[in-house]
Amino acid sequence: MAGEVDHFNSCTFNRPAKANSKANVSREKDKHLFTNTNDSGSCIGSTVYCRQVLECRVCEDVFGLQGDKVPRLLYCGHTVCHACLLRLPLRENAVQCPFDRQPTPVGNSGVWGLKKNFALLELLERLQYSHERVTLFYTADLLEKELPCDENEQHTAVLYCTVCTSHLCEECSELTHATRTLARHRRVPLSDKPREKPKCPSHPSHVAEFTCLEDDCQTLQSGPGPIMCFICKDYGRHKNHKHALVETEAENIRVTVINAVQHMRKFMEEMSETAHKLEQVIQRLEGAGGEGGTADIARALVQTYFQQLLETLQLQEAAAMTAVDTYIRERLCSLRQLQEDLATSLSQVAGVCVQCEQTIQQDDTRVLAAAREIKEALSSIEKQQQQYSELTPEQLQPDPSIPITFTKDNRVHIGPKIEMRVVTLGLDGAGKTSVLFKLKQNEFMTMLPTIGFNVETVEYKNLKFTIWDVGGQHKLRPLWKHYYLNTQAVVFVIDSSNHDRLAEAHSELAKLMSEKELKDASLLILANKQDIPGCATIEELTEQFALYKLCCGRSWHIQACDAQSGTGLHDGLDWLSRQLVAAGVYDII
Ligand SMILES: Nc1nc2c(ncn2[C@@H]2O[C@H](COP(=O)(O)OP(=O)(O)OP(=O)(O)O)[C@@H](O)[C@H]2O)c(=O)[nH]1
Ligand SMILES: [Mg+2]
Repeated sequence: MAGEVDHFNSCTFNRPAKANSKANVSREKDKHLFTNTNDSGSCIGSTVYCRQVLECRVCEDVFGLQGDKVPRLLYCGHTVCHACLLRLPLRENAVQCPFDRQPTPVGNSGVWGLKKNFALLELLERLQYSHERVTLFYTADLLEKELPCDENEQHTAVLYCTVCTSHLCEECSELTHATRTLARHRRVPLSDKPREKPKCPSHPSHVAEFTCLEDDCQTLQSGPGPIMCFICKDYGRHKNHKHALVETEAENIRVTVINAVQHMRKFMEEMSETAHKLEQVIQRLEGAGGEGGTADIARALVQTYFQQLLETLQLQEAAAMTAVDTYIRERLCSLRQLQEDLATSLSQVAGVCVQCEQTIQQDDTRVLAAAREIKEALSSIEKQQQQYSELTPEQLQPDPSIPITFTKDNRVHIGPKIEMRVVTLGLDGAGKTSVLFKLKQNEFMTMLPTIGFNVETVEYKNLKFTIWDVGGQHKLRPLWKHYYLNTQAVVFVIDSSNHDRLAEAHSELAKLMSEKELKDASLLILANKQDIPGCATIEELTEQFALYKLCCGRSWHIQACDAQSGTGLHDGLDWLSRQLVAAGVYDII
């Protein structure tokens, strides 16, 4: 222990004094050689900075915790840095102390084998640790506000001396580093001040060089946390844990954060741009500077549309009312006529009855004389009876109800049967005529190709279809357009079994869809000949004909059918009737 005390006494402490006196001391000496006094506490407590350094007395360089400047102990008790020991000449396998020439034997490993001065190393570590705590305090403070110069509190620090670890203004920096040795000190702008290395929470005298990558240690909220020194890493609580260098890990996080910030900036720009656009759109919607916005335009459009709709509806209402009035007038007229006829007949028959009864009361001569007259009267009654028997059931038992149906185009239909004009089109041989005759007569016959057209009325439920069946041969197709006028529905027949001609059928249907006269007509596609094996299904036809696209905006339906058995044909007519009659107005019986 005596040796250690000697050793301490033999060492010099390079320690700047309090800030206010530091400049003076610096000016007096190149090196501040003090014995270790007990004023280090006051250095920490005040804003004055106190750096204590232990130096090798041979080279006057500060001892280091490792490497060339590590302090090594000689047998005589003196301490010399590793680098200086290497320069000492070896005599009989021993080095001589540069201070008292006492020999210290070295083994095969040379000066590397000499013991380090651990007491000195520990002291060095403690001093550094306490200094770093002060520096950290300043660093945190620095972020918040301007830092005063360590030499003169009235000045603002702008530089940092990496050797003295002091904060200085330009003026004090020059003054305190005026000598040749001090002038070599590296001074950097405060913003470039090196970052402090964190200390190990378990071994505060060691730098926490590593961080633990184990999940359990990473998420640890309390306790020492994931950072550690080499002791924790190799022997302590993080032994065998995955780890990384704190510096590298922190740099990675910095890069991630920088990227995130850049990303956020871009995101903010995008959001601001969108917000700006929103503002512009709002202005255009609401209108600005006396000009109406799109909202007003939309309102005006709605108003105009419904105005026109109302006018159209009024016209349609008037037309429907005229149709009803005409029907009622004609009905009343015919009922009254019938009423009159009946009254006339009734009075005639009554007159003849009276005449007959009177005649049979008279004597024989008068009866014989009236016979001819009576015969004529009876024959006229017979004629009237004949006419009466010819009256229809509706005339004999008239129904006061007026059956009204509204079509989807707001026309009124009065009477038990609704009429619909339909045209069937499609390629030659598709089965149009076969479909028509199956519907009309429930017969399937081998048909000749249609040259020109067939027209038939088909009654189904309360509907009366007038069906125009037009020849589908190529040369006849230009004539189709003559059948479009007033057509309420197009029935397009496809031979589903003839795959080779589906493309041709598609092309003809596409042409029909572009016809202006058919734009309001409903479209029923009959996928005919479904009885033939291998025929295309309605799903395949829907896809191949791209029907959703082709028939967009109109009422259309594809129905699988075969004219031979009639399957699917009535389903098609049901769909057609639903297209004609306004929903919910009249139930189809
Ligand atoms: N197996 C089968 N054959 C059918 C079917 N429908 C029609 N055919 C037959 O297909 C052929 C052509 O039928 P049509 O009714 O004349 O064809 P179309 O469309 O009127 O032909 P064009 O008058 O030339 O335009 C006839 O031999 C029919 O018997 C069906 O559903 N199944
Ligand atoms: Mg035909």
